[in-house]
Amino acid sequence: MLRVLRRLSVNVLKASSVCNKCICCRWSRMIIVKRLKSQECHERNYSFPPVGDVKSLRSIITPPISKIRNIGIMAHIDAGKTTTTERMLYYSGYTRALGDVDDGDTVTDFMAQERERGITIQSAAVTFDWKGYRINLIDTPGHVDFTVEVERSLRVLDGAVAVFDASAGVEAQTLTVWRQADKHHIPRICYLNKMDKNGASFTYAVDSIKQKLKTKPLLLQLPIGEAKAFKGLVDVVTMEQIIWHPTSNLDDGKVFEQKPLMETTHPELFKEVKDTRNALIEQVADLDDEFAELVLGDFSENFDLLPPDKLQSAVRRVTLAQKAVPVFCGSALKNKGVQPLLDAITMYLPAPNERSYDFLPWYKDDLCALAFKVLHDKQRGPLVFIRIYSGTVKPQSAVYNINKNCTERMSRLLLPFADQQIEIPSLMAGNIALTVGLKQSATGDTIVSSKASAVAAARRAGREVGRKPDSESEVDNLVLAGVEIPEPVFFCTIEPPSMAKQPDLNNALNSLQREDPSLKVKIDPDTGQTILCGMGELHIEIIHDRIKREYGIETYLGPLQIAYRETILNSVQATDTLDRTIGDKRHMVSIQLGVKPWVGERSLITPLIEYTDSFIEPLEKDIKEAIENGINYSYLQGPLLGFPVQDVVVTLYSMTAHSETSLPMISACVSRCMQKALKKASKQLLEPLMNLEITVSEDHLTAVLGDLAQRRGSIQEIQSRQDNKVVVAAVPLAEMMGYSTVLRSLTSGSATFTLELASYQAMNIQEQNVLLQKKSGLV
Ligand SMILES: Nc1nc2c(ncn2[C@@H]2O[C@H](COP(=O)(O)OP(=O)(O)OP(=O)(O)O)[C@@H](O)[C@H]2O)c(=O)[nH]1
Repeated sequence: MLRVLRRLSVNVLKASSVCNKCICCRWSRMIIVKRLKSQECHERNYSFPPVGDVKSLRSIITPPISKIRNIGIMAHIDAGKTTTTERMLYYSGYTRALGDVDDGDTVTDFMAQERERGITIQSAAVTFDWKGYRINLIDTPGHVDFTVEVERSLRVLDGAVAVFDASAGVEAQTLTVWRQADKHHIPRICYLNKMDKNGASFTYAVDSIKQKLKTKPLLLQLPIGEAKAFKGLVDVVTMEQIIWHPTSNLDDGKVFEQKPLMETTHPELFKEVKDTRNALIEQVADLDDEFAELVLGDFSENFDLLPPDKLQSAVRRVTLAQKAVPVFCGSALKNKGVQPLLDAITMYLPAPNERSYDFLPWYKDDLCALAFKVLHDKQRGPLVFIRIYSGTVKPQSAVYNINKNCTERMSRLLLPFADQQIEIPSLMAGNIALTVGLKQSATGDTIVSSKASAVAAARRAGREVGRKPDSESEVDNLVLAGVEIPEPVFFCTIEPPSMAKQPDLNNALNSLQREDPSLKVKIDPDTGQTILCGMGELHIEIIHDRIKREYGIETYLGPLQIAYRETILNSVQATDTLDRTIGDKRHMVSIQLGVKPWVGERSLITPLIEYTDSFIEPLEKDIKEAIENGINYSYLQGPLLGFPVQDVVVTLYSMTAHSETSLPMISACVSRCMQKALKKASKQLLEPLMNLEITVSEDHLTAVLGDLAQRRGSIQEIQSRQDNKVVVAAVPLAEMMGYSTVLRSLTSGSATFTLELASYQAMNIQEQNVLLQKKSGLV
């Protein structure tokens, strides 16, 4: 019973975050407390130090670069990423027992909140070996509030396994992570998990991959049975069947039977596999000329004679070229299909040296690495994860951070195994490492061996594009593309229990912000209160919880509020003059500028700044910077409610300044003039519009649709997914506060939903007025 309740509480929490007040959520919390107690006895089971027949982390092999795989596991929430990772560690010999998400004892979900809630919150890196290959794997979260974790992992990975719930196919967040992988040009393979689940359908899942992800699935396996009847799979390339027989009480899936599929014993399955193989060969031949030539030349009469390794090599080429994605299946929970998936990772996903990076030749064999994640360790200070692209990293060495323009000392070098690490003497290109001692480096920073090596690389880069080999300023061009951080949509005030605790809270928030770039902290200029800005209700709740557990500070959160934006609807001009004498210096500056709405497809988060022809002489760099700082500063706080401004073009008509005027005075005058112009214009509030996807049974559909209509929701599509309906809608975020509770009561807890920012849309005038009055305390 407790197990059922536990699972229920996990599902409730996974659907979205939980409000502070309602009874249902308090009920969930009570269950969690029980659950925590029951977990106190749980031991970590990752092998450190070695126990019995379990491999030691120190025995990790160091193969040549061609046998390294840096991969990520990505999917919609709950598809089974952590369970699959857990099985991989077990089968590769690094854990003694199979961890279970529902029991809160998996290796990669090691944070207390992850274990309690049964969800992944932060990406975790583990390294293990499989048949002579070293696999550096990152398990990423599926919840949309932690999407930046996926983004920064994908930035440094060479390949990815997309995991699907075979009964649900492509779900909302799968689309998001798929697009992220597209952006980073990551070759991937698909794993249809949960083949044992009621409603699991291989054909349905493959169709949804084809239709929703607009990609070409290559069927390299077929399941033997589905749902309760699922017992194994057939390798379409080799025509072998792989069956997991329940062998002992353990039934851990380590032992399986692999033998050729015989037409005599399985005539129907044999025919289906043969047809699938023939279709696969044709499909791959269409995508790969070398393979087409081979097939047409030697095997056109009989595809059966085509050697499996030739087909595998061709599949590998089309996967690396991202022309198609191989599809595999299994059930991680029921211990079926994970070993063939590991084989597929080594066989079809690229080695680091098979990815092309245009910056690599600039460094020759010098160090070039990207910092992609920071963890704060109370004893050791910041731990910085780096991906090494070229050269070798050694502890006790100085490195140069190009973004921060500083040299830092790396005291120790570690290999990450979820929350454990082992010290290593060096690590070469193509790997992922954890460093101790880098105090300035943050997510997205480029790390090289020295300033001199950065200058040398800049010269090589300059020569390549025909620029004159130049000075150190060229070094800026070497900064690797960082990690895109989405803008937060929620915010709330946070207060310490007493003023004396404010410095501790500030320190905690500084450390948390270094770890999590999607968390923004600012000070309200009017009230002086600290404001937390996050990606969603769950994100803010987790941060609140971490401050308490990890830093021992009990804080109070104000009500959650929506992060609106502001824009203007017409063009206006403004002038301003600042004339001040400070000491014996006269600071005098006059500005004339105009603002107008931006009309373009993509939103302008930063202002587009234009200079008219009156600026005949190019402005000095520092004066230009001072002007732009002033404009950017006023862009942060709009004239209506102080929310950031977007979609505005700024035109500078003139600027005159006394020779003694300081740069901050120029910025201050520009900023004041901008504020005047924005105030003068007709103003518009923009609100976050969310993509909402609800999976609900037919019985509860009407109730859910009726409720959505009252939330200003517009239904875009109602799809059928096995026995359920999937409602796709767009709804203003303001209408979605506490939605998990409402949906739970409408559907007796049977529906789930995901919410993701779509865009900012203009509020209609009545709603804008109501909001303005509410904020000014008039209603
Ligand atoms: N029936 C079935 N359930 C599975 C399977 N794999 C995982 N599950 C269950 O699905 C739930 C989610 O599993 P996780 O491994 O946490 O999924 P996840 O994708 O890592 O979840 P997030 O990281 O929180 O997005 C758990 O209850 C698992 O026990 C499977 O193969 N079959």
